[in-house]
Amino acid sequence: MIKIFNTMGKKLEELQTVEPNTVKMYVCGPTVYDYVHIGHGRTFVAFDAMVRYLKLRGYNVIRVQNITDIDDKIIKKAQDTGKDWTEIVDFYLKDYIDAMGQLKVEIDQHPRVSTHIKEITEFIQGLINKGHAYVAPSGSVYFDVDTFPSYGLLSGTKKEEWNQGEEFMKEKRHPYDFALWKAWKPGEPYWESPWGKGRPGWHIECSTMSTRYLGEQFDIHGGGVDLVFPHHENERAQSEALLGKTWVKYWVHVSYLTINKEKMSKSLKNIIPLNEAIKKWGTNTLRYWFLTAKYRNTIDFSEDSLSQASTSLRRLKDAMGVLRGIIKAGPKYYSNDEQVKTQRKIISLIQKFHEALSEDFDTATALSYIHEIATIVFNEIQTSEDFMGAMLALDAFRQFNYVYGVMDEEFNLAYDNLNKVIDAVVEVRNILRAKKMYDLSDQIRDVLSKAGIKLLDSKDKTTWRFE
Ligand SMILES: Nc1ncnc2c1ncn2[C@@H]1O[C@H](COP(=O)(O)OP(=O)(O)OP(=O)(O)O)[C@@H](O)[C@H]1O
Ligand SMILES: [Zn+2]
Repeated sequence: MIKIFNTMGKKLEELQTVEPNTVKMYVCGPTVYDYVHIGHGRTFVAFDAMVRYLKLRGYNVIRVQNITDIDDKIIKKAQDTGKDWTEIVDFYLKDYIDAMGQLKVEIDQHPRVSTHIKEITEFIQGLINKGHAYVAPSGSVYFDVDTFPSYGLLSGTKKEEWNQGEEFMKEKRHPYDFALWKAWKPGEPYWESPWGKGRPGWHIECSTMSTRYLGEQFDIHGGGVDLVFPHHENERAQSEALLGKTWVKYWVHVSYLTINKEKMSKSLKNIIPLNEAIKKWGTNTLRYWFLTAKYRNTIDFSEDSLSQASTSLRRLKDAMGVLRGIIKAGPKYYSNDEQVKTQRKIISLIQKFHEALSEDFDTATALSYIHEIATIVFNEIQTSEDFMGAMLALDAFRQFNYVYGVMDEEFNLAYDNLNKVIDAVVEVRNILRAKKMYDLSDQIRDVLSKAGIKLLDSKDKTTWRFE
C-alpha cells in the first residue's frame, strides 16, 4: 500500500487511483523567462522519484508538465530587453528542456500555453455558460469566486484575505475574482477570442491542459508549495465549477530549496542555474542531494552539503565495486550461519526501504537503509565473500537506482562491455603488481582515473567503481 500526503485535508491517504494501476500526474512547470534553477530542479526531481517508485511498484504512470510561455513576467522581460517575447521563450525553453534531459527527469507531455489557446477559450466559454465567469467591459473575463462555495478548502485561505492589487478592481464584481482571460493592451501578444483580442490568465492554462491530457479526473496534481495559493486554489475552483465533480484526488506539494534560508527564486535574483549546477556537480550528485531530503522538508543549499552528497554517493559506488568483485568470482554452493544471518538482514533492509518509500515517498529514510546495506557489504560480505549476500545487496542497489537514478553507469547494459574491458585491464595490472612492477601498475591506475574509473586496492584484491 502506498500512502501519500494530500494537501487537501492535510493528511496521509492511501493511494487509490482513478483507473486501475495507472497514475496520472500533472506537475506545474516553469515560466520560461529566465534560467531554470536548482529550486525548480528539486521539485521536478522529487516528482521524478515518485514516478519512478510508482513504476517500480508496477503502476503505469503518465506525467504531464506544462510550460508557461505566456505571462506578465515574459512580456516584461521582452519589453526590458527590447526582444520579441518569442525569442525570450525559445531561449529559456531550450535551457529548461536541456536541463530536464541531463537530469534524467522523464516527462511524457510538455504542453505549452501558446499551443492550447483554442482549448483554453473553450474552457472559459464553458464557465461563462454555467454562470461561473463574466466578461468585463474591457473584454477581460473573470471567475466569479462567489459561485464556488468551497473556495479556500485546499489552502485554508479565506477569499476575503486575498488582496489582488488595484489595477482591475473597478471592473471586477469582487476583489477576489481572478482573471481567466486578459484583454489586450498595446505592446502585448494577443490571440483572438469570443471576447476580443487578449491572452489567457495564468491559472486557466493548467486546468485546461491537465484535463485535456489526463481526463476530467486524475490522480496527482503537484508543484512547489508556493503554488497552493492562489494558483492551485484557483485551478481547483475553475475545474470543479466546470466539471461538476472532484477533479484531482491528491494535491502534492514540494517544499522549497532555499539559499541562505531564503527561497531560491528568479524574482529574488538568488538563483543557481540548473545547467551550471549540473556542469559543476554532475547529474548523479545533484539528484542524490535533492533526494537526501524528504520532499516535504526544506533543503538548504550549501557547497558543503553537495560535497557531502558526493562522498556519500561514492560510498555506495565503492560498495558496488566490492559486490562486482564477489559476484565475478562465481557462485558458492554453501552459505555458513553467519552468511545466512547477513542475507536475512539485507532482506529486511530492502523491506524497510520499501516501507519508507511507500510512506509518502520518504527518500531520505529509504536512503539510510541503502547505506546500512553498504555497511554490511563492507563489514560482512566483503570479508566473507558471500555470493548470495552480494546478489541480494546488488538487487537492493538496483531498486535503489531505479528510483534515485544516481548510478546508472553501474547498471546500464551498454556499459557491460566496458565493464569487461576494465576488468581485463585490472587483471593485467594485478599481474604487474604480483611481479612488483609498481611503476607500470601505478600508471595504469592513473590513466584509468583520468577516464573516470577509480581503482580500490585492498589486501589481495582490487575493485573499481565509476567516479
Ligand atoms: N526554490 C524553489 N524550491 C522548490 N520549488 C520551486 C522553487 N522555485 C520554484 N519552484 C517550483 O518550480 C515550479 C516552476 O516554477 P515557476 O517557473 O513558476 O517558478 P516561480 O516560482 O515563478 O519561480 P521564481 O520564484 O524563481 O520566479 C513550480 O512548481 C514552483 O513551485
Ligand atoms: Zn499550474
